[in-house]
Amino acid sequence: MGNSCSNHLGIPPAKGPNAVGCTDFMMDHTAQGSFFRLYYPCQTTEKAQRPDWVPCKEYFNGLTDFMNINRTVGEKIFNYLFGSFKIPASLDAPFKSNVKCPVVIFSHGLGAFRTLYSAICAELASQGFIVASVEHRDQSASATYYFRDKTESEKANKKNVPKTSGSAQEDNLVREWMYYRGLKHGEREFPLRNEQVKKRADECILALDRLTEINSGTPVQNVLQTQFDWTTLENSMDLCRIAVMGHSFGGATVIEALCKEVKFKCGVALDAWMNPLDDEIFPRVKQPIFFINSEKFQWAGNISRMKKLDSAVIQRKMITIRGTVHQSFPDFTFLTGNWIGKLMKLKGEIDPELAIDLCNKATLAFLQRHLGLEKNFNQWDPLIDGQDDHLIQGTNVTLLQSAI
Ligand SMILES: CCN(CC)CCN(C[C@]12C[C@](c3ccc(C(F)(F)F)cc3)(C1)C2)C(=O)Cn1c(SCc2ccc(F)cc2)nc(=O)c2c1C=CC2
Repeated sequence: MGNSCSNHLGIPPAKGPNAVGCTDFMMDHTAQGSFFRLYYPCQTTEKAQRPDWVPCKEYFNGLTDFMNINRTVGEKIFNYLFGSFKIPASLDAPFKSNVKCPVVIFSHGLGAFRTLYSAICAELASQGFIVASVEHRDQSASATYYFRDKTESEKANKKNVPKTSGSAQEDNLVREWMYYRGLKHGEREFPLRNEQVKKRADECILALDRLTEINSGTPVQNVLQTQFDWTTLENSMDLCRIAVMGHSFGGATVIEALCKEVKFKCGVALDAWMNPLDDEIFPRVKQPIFFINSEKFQWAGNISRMKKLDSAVIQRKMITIRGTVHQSFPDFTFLTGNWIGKLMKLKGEIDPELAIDLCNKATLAFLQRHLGLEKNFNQWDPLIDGQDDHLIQGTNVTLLQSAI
């Protein structure tokens, strides 16, 4: 590698044997429907475009709201810093796998949205997984959109405009944006976050239901105008091998989703934020869980909640990646120079690509063990027990006696 300034900024390409395709899906068109970005093994095609990392400027608007910075200033900074990044995947490329693929449903963090974890999702797809990164409509995303039916007057005054290339459905539909909802002044956090984590789990389950329909060959109406042929996914998924994964608020969503849906055979929680969860669900979670934590984000109260899930009979594992911060998991960690990244807490001390590589390999080993995959991911089993110079088994956080 050259010196740091010659390092090309960008989301690192996936390392697995498969080329990665990426497309978007929404069904139905309402805020109660399922909306996710799909990453999957694809045919290698030269001509394929790379999908935009941030698909619309409204997402930057939402990010400025989330970060409490002025919209006009913030949108320009984000566009300048991040506006041109592409995802290391081929947009709408034809699906290709000669074996049924295990499935992962991914849940984003507070203030994030479906596209921000592509280094993790694309890596899993390159290793043979079909990954649906859901976009939550619980108002925890910086921004998200859905559609509503056009009113008669809207249809009327649209009549004299030549038909756009859009799909029939989208022409009678108007796009609506839903932005991040912060806590109101004096509002207690738990009731809101607990309601949101339940909706998030339901949206992960709905995404799984949509994938199940697609896998069975049921014709699905994707509201979005994409060039992807969903019939190619018929019989592509191994629906006995399904996991749920998520970052921070998405980590809490993993626990809630495991409790609600036994089709999720195991869960991987990245730097989980346990506050939204009601402890009474913990005894009801029966599946293996892998907690992969950053060194800087965790605190005694949060870790002690995770430890309440410890079990003598169900495998519950925890590792901490040395030198990582909370933002070491989303893609932002790859997209700025070192000093801006450290200043904005987007990077820790560890090289971001090494951190995500350790996270991905430990995840793959855990998924092989608990989904019963016949791959070679067991080569990374030692990482599950923190056996690496850059890993800590369990946590670096000193637990107060009272908190245990
Ligand atoms: C002041 C705002 N205040 C809101 C409650 C706290 C904001 N905050 C710390 C931040 C996110 C930060 C961030 C992002 C992105 C840039 C950018 F410049 F790169 F865009 C910079 C700086 C600002 C680091 C967090 O919320 C941390 N966090 C997150 S961050 C998930 C995320 C969000 C947006 C992204 F673009 C990427 C990733 N997900 C969670 O589920 C939870 C927490 C905390 C508890 C539960």
